[in-house]
Amino acid sequence: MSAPTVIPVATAAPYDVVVGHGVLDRLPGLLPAGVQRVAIVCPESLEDLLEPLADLLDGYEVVVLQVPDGEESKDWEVAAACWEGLGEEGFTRSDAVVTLGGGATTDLGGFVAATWLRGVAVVHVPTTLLAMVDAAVGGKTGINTPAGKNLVGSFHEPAGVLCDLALLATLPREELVAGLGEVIKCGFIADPRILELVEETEPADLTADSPVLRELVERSVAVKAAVVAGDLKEKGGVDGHPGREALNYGHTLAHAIEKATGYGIRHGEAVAIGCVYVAELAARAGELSPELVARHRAAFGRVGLPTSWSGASFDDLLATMRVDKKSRGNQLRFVVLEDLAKPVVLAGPSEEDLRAAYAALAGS
Ligand SMILES: NC(=O)c1ccc[n+]([C@@H]2O[C@H](COP(=O)([O-])OP(=O)(O)OC[C@H]3O[C@@H](n4cnc5c(N)ncnc54)[C@H](O)[C@@H]3O)[C@@H](O)[C@H]2O)c1
Ligand SMILES: O=C(O)C(=O)C[C@@H](O)[C@H](O)[C@H](O)COP(=O)(O)O
Ligand SMILES: [Zn+2]
Repeated sequence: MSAPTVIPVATAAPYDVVVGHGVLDRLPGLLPAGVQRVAIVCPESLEDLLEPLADLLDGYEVVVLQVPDGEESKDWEVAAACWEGLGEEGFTRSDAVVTLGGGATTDLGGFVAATWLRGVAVVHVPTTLLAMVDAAVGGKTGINTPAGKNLVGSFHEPAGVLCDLALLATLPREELVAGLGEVIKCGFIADPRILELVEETEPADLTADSPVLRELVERSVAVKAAVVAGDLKEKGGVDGHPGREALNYGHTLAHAIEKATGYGIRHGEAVAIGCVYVAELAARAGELSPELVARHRAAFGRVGLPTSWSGASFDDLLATMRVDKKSRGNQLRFVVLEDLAKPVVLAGPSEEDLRAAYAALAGS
């Protein structure tokens, strides 16, 4: 296997994202100097991955904080149970959290690390494609509330991220496909080569050991690293670029769909639907060409992601979208494309355009 790729994230507190096969033994090297105790946040369902990881932490006192699987873990009561566990172990500021799991686990574990003692170090070991290319990188952490997705959280950057592609060997196909939703999103907002790779490759060939999958991971992480290095806290970009909000492409509707379904849809699937929706919106409220709208449907559809949806009333979805973090007062704001890899913010689109785009989404 080839050597690991190291992608630096050049924020004020820089760190590395290490991508490769069989790279788990790099974990101790990513922990800050002086750490004595490590709390591994991990769902019970990934127990088989836990033992080999804990074995690598010889010389540290290791505590395991077991959490529920998936979205169920992004809950304040689960965070409170983790705080309780850290308290019982007397965790100090020289100790660290390691997350082992998908994006739900890195979001929750990152939030626990961000809030315990107002912030202790965290290293993410993502085990899904989605978490490798997106959730583990960039420092957004959070939990859900009854009002919606990720409404409580903070920016807390990791000390390092370890993407061992070998871990994807056990990932169910639907989960890998869901991760491709965020990969393809990166293609549309910033790196069209990603789209070409997806369009050129037989989807079934995108497996854990595929060199193309590795290139897709590296390119997506590079997109995210560049965006967050320029605008970590989503204050806005320069020259009309939305800054970090660009990474939220497709997410305004996606999060509303997730809430409407009681999180019965995978995040990456909802993102695919949300991206088709904003493409339809940009075709009406902006100038996105019909060809680019069609390319959205083709790219997401090619890998098996949904490109149409009509599972809730638009009024319900609209109410949820109003509390999206990009909203300002009563004004909804969406990230749309004015062209390939040219994201812009569309502020206050008309309700007529919003509804027409939803009708187009249902009809496709
Ligand atoms: N913070 C961010 O910037 C950011 C970015 C994107 C997504 N997210 C969040 O990430 C979450 C989605 O992450 P996800 O798609 O990884 O879902 P997930 O964490 O729910 O994991 C999906 C499923 O895969 C299983 N799984 C994980 N790794 C496995 C492995 N190696 N083998 C077998 N099964 C495995 C899990 O147990 C789970 O059942 C959402 O909550 C989303 O909001 C956050
Ligand atoms: O990192 C970001 O910024 C993103 O928007 C990446 C998204 O893929 C991710 O789902 C994120 O959690 C959404 O953030 P939110 O601020 O809308 O909760
Ligand atoms: Zn996302």
